[in-house]
Amino acid sequence: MNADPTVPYLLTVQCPDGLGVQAAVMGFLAGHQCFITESHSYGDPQTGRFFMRCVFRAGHPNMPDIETMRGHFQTVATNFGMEWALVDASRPPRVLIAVSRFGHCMNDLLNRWKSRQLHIQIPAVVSNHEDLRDLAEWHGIPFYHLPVTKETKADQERQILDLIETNEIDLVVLARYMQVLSQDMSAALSGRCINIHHSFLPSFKGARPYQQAHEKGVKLIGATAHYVTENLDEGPIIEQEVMRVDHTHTGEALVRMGRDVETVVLARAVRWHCERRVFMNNRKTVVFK
Ligand SMILES: Nc1nc2c(c(=O)[nH]1)N[C@@H](CN(C=O)c1ccc(C(=O)N[C@@H](CCC(=O)O)C(=O)O)cc1)CN2
Repeated sequence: MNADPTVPYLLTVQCPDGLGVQAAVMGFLAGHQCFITESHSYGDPQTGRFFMRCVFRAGHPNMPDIETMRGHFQTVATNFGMEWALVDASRPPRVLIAVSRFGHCMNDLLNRWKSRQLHIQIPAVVSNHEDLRDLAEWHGIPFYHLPVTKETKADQERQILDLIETNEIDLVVLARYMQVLSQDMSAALSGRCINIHHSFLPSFKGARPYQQAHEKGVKLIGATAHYVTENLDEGPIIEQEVMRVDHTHTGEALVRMGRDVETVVLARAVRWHCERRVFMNNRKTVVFK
């Protein structure tokens, strides 16, 4: 065998916490000639769940290929009731971006992808408006205009799901996509759909958080990236950031200032998800930064 030592692999595990889990994983990797370059683990005393992420490469030319490793690890996984994944980390995850009229978050993701700051592929952009076609096509990304009304929502969501399947999408990013996904759509995308909400959740849910914030007279505004669930703005939070504001700032100023926070928060959440650093832990997340 001639394993390539430059290829990074990722093993992620979650399971009921208990004695010997970490040793079993580390023992497996050592026993298969894996050279660990990064490792994080956490046991949540509240949920009783254990989470682990290991980055490794071939520590010897005889390290088995990934399919063989997966076959062998299944035994360990079964013993501990693990949910797990063992992947070639050099393969860029395939991301579909959904957007409505505001392009700042999409523009930032496209720029980071184009300048190789984000190790992803973007096979498609979908939108319920035409406004951002030029921006997507300027980056060479296919743009799908899928308008939607209450009456056509089921058909439109079917079209989006067909695009996800056809393009073998790993992650859907709602980059200011201003339509509430149905229960069925949210369920179909569970754990693989990230939304950027333009407030510091749980404050100011809904479509107009900046107006709510201005009316309240807050001194901090923020943004929240979270996994999408059927319950609007309630999904497990991945990342948040805040910015100081004061009485001199108009509602329009909050919208303008908030854009910078939204772009940074969403980019971090997409990077961490695509690097398999984020684990769902009931209604919360564990993030190994
Ligand atoms: N199932 C979910 N779908 C979506 C979520 C979510 O958390 N769960 N987040 C939204 C994004 N969002 C806030 O971050 C948001 C978007 C839209 C609305 C809303 O009330 N939309 C109106 C239509 C508004 C319009 O056409 O401009 C509606 O859908 O009736 C609230 C919050 C994305 N989807």
